[in-house]
Amino acid sequence: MTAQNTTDQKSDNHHENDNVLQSTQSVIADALDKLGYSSEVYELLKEPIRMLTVRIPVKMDDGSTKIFTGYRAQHNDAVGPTKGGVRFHPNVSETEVKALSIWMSLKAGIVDLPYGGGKGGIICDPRTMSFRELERLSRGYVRAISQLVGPTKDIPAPDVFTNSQIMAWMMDEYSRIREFDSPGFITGKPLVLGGSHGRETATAKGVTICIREAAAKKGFQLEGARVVVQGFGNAGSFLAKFMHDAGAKVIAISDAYGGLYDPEGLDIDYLLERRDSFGTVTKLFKDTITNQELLELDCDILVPAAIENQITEKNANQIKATIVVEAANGPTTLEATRILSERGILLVPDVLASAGGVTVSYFEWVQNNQGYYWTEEEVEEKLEKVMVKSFETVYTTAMNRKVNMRLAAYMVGVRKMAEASRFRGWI
Ligand SMILES: NC(=O)C1=CN([C@@H]2O[C@H](COP(=O)(O)OP(=O)(O)OC[C@H]3O[C@@H](n4cnc5c(N)ncnc54)[C@H](O)[C@@H]3O)[C@@H](O)[C@H]2O)C=CC1
Ligand SMILES: O=C(O)CCC(=O)C(=O)O
Repeated sequence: MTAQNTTDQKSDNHHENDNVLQSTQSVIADALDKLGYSSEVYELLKEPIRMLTVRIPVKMDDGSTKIFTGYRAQHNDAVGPTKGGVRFHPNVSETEVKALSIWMSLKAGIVDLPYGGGKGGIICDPRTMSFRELERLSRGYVRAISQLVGPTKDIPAPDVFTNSQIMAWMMDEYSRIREFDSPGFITGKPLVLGGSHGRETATAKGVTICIREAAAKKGFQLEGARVVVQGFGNAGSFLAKFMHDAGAKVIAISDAYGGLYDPEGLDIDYLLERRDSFGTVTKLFKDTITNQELLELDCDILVPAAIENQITEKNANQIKATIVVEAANGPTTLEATRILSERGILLVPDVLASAGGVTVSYFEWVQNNQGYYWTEEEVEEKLEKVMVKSFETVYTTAMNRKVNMRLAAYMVGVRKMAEASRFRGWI
């Protein structure tokens, strides 16, 4: 890639990331306004209260040293410690991490967890790094942020291109620094290190429950419904599997390299078996479609489960789904949200639909703190209750206040941190 191309791509990414932060801020302003809060509350909540940028030197396998840039944002800790994943991706930026931390606060408010929102990220492409380089990067990140995080301060978790192995290295590094075993420092760990049953599939389970509830509101069954899923990683691949198991027909899936489409339904079990740890599977096939073509396919349920800014004003009029359920964070721009709403498409927003992950992360942290572990059935039963109740609260708010589901979810999500900040005397 030429220097000019790199610069163009970076400025495009920055532009889009600026958009996600500004859009989030504008919906927060609307939500606070609808709830009757003053502009001081908006001033407090529009940005994270803490933002750390770190430079992480990593010895590469060829003997060279590479310096990576990482971030950790803590949005608001009035309710409790901050919580949220860590993303390893070439497009990570400060503004993206800020927006992601705000979304985590909203999720915690919607599913009523005793947390505020946090988020982290490192600018890197783990798909091009070796196992040991990734270990050194993960440990270096924890050393760099260790003063700011901890089981009662800020609890990381997995996100795009991070997984339970990376959580295990991070937990081990933190435990070494503190000189005692600290499983409650991070969630999404392997089961043998204090991970929770059901965390790996939690995000997809939560999305599945939202799809089921949204389909019921729209008056159709999952059985036989045509589903399109963008992204085949942790969120997208398990979601495809759960949809398939519920009798729906998953007609298309995709990853960063393209999509697979079969109007008769894809063999999801086969694709799950063949995907790699970064959610890549389409490279094994010749006959692929683009991600843009995939989003515009004729279907009943569309689930963006990859990255931000996928449904925009450019393609929102071409979306054919009856319901769009956001497993990814920030896949739909504000303008596209407005277009989909006007077209009568029911959009279940990210801060509600993808909150199953942080819910089971909370269960994991509770189990770590009490040293007593639950069965998979117990976790699933608790998650089901939380997601059904949260969906109903947001849906009812949307109906009663005559607003779309995104604004309704922000109204539900922002209230707890605004109230906690007020009781603490911050505003
Ligand atoms: N893992 C979790 O527990 C949670 C994840 N999320 C969100 O879900 C989304 C996916 O996360 P995970 O499944 O965990 O990540 P992952 O790393 O397991 O999978 C990411 C998937 O997205 C694809 N992808 C990456 N860049 C793409 C692009 N430019 N176009 C199309 N596809 C692309 C990858 O190929 C892969 O299939 C993210 O927005 C994440 O923030 C939300 C809540 C919880
Ligand atoms: O499991 C967690 O704590 C956070 C998950 C996350 O990063 C997200 O919901 O975007």
